[in-house]
Amino acid sequence: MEAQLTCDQAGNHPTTTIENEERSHLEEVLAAVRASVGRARDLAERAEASHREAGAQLAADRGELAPEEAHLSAFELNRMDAQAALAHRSHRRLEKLLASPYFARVDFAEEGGADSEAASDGRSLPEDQPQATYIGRFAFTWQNRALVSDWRSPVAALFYDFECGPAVFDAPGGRREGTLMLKRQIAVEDGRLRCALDSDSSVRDEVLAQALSRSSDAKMHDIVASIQHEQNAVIRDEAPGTLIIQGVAGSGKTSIALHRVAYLLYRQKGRLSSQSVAILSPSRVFSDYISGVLPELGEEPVRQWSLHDVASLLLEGIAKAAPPRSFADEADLARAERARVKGTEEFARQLASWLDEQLGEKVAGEGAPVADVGKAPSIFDPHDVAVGGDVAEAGWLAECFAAYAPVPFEERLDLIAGDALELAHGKTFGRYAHAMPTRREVRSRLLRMMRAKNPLALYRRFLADTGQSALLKMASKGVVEWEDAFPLALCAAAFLGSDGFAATAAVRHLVIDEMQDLPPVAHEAVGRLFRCDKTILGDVNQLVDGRPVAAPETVAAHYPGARVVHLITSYRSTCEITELASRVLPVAGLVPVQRHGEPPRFVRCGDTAGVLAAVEEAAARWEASEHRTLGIIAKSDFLAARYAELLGRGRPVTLLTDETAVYPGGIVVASVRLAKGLEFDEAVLLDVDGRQYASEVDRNLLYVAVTRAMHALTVLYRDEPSPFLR
Ligand SMILES: Nc1ncnc2c1ncn2[C@@H]1O[C@H](COP(=O)(O)OP(=O)(O)OP(=O)(O)O)[C@@H](O)[C@H]1O
Repeated sequence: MEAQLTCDQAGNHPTTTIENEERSHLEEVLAAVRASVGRARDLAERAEASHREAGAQLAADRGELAPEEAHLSAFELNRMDAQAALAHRSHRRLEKLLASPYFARVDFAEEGGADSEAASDGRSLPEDQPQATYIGRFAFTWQNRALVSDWRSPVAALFYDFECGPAVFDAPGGRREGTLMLKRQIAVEDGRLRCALDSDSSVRDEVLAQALSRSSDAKMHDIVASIQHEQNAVIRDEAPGTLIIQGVAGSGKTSIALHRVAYLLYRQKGRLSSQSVAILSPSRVFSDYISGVLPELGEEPVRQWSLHDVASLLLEGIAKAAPPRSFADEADLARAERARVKGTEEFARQLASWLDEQLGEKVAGEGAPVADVGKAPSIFDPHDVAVGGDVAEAGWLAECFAAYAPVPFEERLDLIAGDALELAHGKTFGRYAHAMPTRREVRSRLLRMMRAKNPLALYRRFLADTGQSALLKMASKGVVEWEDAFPLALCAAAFLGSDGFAATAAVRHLVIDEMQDLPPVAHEAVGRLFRCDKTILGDVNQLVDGRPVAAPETVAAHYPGARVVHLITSYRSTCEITELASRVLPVAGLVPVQRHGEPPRFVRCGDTAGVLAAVEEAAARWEASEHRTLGIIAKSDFLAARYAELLGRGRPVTLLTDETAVYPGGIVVASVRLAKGLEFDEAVLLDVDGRQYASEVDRNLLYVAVTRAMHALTVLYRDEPSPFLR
């Protein structure tokens, strides 16, 4: 969302001349955009009409066209459809430009004169004459003049990375060195200039403060006009591999990840497309909340998966995975203990190295097991097998099995089957050609020699080998418990290899939000099975599943070569709310953005009636304010549902559940788990007393809950506040 900068609020800057200059420039640009919008609308309408006509014609001709003609017509129809969609997209972009074509201007004088990208509007410039570039969400060119440059273009980096003075940027033709003569923040709203200010650090702080003081929405917005220097570095990091962003609550991780996707889509057009990017997000409601950012930035939405979706994709044809259960609601202690063990680093490491050992993979690290070449790993138990007129002997099969390490089992058995057939042909001089089994038949005989013939059996074997058989309980027939989903996927990979998963092969960039939600074994599976570049973000302190806090470097260990960046500035909440969050959980090095609001309210409620009355009071206050969202947060799903039912008798509220597909804004009731990642203008935290929030695990839950509030926070407790608040 555009920063709501107003000149009066931004101090005593001499704005009149600047504003006059910018107002007349804006008129010029808007006139060009208007003309362009008219053309784009005509084009879009014509493209759609042609598509409709062609579709009707094809339907009328159905049955009369030869198959190849029908095929060609369908192909042509698809092409026209794509063309119409493109025309509409370009029209929509231009409409957006009409409201706000740009948000900044930089004047750059290139050393030794400019034939620079900045001079791409076709005008020839005298030496050292600064070239003005206007920066907006999308580029706009009119009559061969670049009137607006995309915020992702190389020249736009000047705005995010430099103050007036010496500056450089990397243009396609090479590095451009020179002087940034002017840097200006420009706020245009509904096609009208609201403000134009030459940017210095106080103006930038003001732009940021105003962006942060806005009311929250049911959808996250872009932050292009106020991206901070350290955020820009992450967004524009194009190095391949895995980038891990550990950031304190409200440091803009999700925003940055989405802007990074938009940036990479722009920079790597031929390689990446919206279909080849996937985002792994913590819940459906969160997916909806963030769904507007990429379209705001002019990109198509990318696919969004939940962790359960990923598990289901990886286990297709192997098993089903039961849905995750909320830790705070788990009543079955034995199941909770099974989940705890499978959520440890130790378990993930054990399974990974056991599988590597079975595959004959060389395992890095001192003392790690290394397969003994020449000796069949224990998983394969060969015996002599007849192949045509020949016999493939057990010893030879064992040698082959070891020699093909670490090829995944299915491919390896197939290779051995091929070798056995070739050998048999050679030895019998083709005399048994008529009686030769097929390669597939030999392969299935070999499969019978495996001590584990499928991924589930392999997983069972691992558990038996490590004395943990009691950890596996099927949720129902063919359905594994949630915590077994990723261990099973890793076992499936031992059979299929990472290329054997169609779902992962189509992804060229994977974004994982809330990395701390993934148990180590899920990171291991994702790291091994998605061989693409990744952006992984989260906050190790925002744990909601009862696991102990782990350093981001521990997550990084599952992604060979991963780079880790730390973001320590917290943007979301007022200083007063951030101060309370720091009391609940002190985070070393955290820097709150200086924005003040009212101090959090603490209300002793006594009993449920008291809680309901206090919520009602907070809701009435919220209603009278300009704020748009109010989050009422309970510790568990169960409590959230119970309170939603009670509160819903008095006023409309929406309960967030795993099934909620649309984030509605207004008043929502949610568990901490489902509120994670979201933000509310105001939050009311329920039952923050010693009964609900007492353990170290609860401390993390409370930290997540407190940090959801942007402007105001009310903390309710029954008798005594939780020890973490004292
Ligand atoms: N540079 C910025 N300019 C304007 N707003 C910003 C900026 N950086 C972050 N914000 C705002 O701060 C809030 C928090 O951002 P975001 O949700 O991306 O943070 P996060 O680190 O993912 O949070 P959490 O981990 O607590 O869920 C959002 O309202 C976002 O728009």
